[in-house]
Amino acid sequence: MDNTYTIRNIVNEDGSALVSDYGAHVLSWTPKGHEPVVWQPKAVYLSEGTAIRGGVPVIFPWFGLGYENGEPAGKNPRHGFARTAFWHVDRDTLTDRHVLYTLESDEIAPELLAETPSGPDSKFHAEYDVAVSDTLTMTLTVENTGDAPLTFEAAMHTYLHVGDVRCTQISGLVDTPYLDSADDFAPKEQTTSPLAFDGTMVDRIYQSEGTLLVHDEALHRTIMVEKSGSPQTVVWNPGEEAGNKIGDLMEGEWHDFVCVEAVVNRDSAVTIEPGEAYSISQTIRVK
Ligand SMILES: O=P(O)(O)OC[C@H]1O[C@@H](O)[C@H](O)[C@@H](O)[C@@H]1O
Repeated sequence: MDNTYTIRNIVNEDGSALVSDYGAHVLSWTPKGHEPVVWQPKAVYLSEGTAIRGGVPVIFPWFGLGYENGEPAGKNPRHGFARTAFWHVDRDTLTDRHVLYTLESDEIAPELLAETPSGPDSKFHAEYDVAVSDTLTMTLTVENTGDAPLTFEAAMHTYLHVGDVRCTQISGLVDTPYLDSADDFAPKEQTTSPLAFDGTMVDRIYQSEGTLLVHDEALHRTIMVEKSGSPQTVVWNPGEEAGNKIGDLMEGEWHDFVCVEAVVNRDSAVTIEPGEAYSISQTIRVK
């Protein structure tokens, strides 16, 4: 394992991004002529074994604490090992618009690999493709390189920059069922109103494959979030009380972002047969 922290600066006439090889983590993305859209905190801490805050953490092969027998499984590290792994860059793909990362199961410590939902013999080849222009497209593809079925959860845990989350609304979720992670995963349904934020925690797993619009009154813009291969969308903002306790955020930074995450988790975890591959993709743009 290479423990050098390389940050790649991808810049072209349509936009720019910073991407970290540690975690294959998009740290920020700014389409030309706009404020940053993928949010970066005031301080970014790089430390082996610790997930980077902000940007787009890659969640794989389990989400949160994992999920087994109908309940959270207490796995560690939270959100899987991909975001604390050193990914490899395919140098042939590295341009001013694009980078492709790879990660193999045989690079993962056995005790971590053993926590994969399909168990210690899980084998995979993962690719993470990041395309930067006036849109940002991120695609995670996982291939089963073993000889037994591979089961995993995954997400692109995208932190979107907003002027103030309390003046932000998300549309595209009307009548959508969700699990309220902030209320012991109670099943609920979105009303006819757009989702709004009042400074208390919002942490929901929506059963939603659709395109969402994030209306940001403070920055006078709308961010469109499209995706494929993901039957669920997590929306998360920690709110004031929990947000101000997050050690790698400054006081008040909780209201500068909202996470809109393309997810496969819990009962929608993916199972692929030997030789098969599965892709999840998310595209972001300013409308
Ligand atoms: O602090 P972490 O591990 O990056 O997780 C942040 C949040 O990530 C979200 O995806 C989860 O739904 C939340 O429950 C969690 O708090």
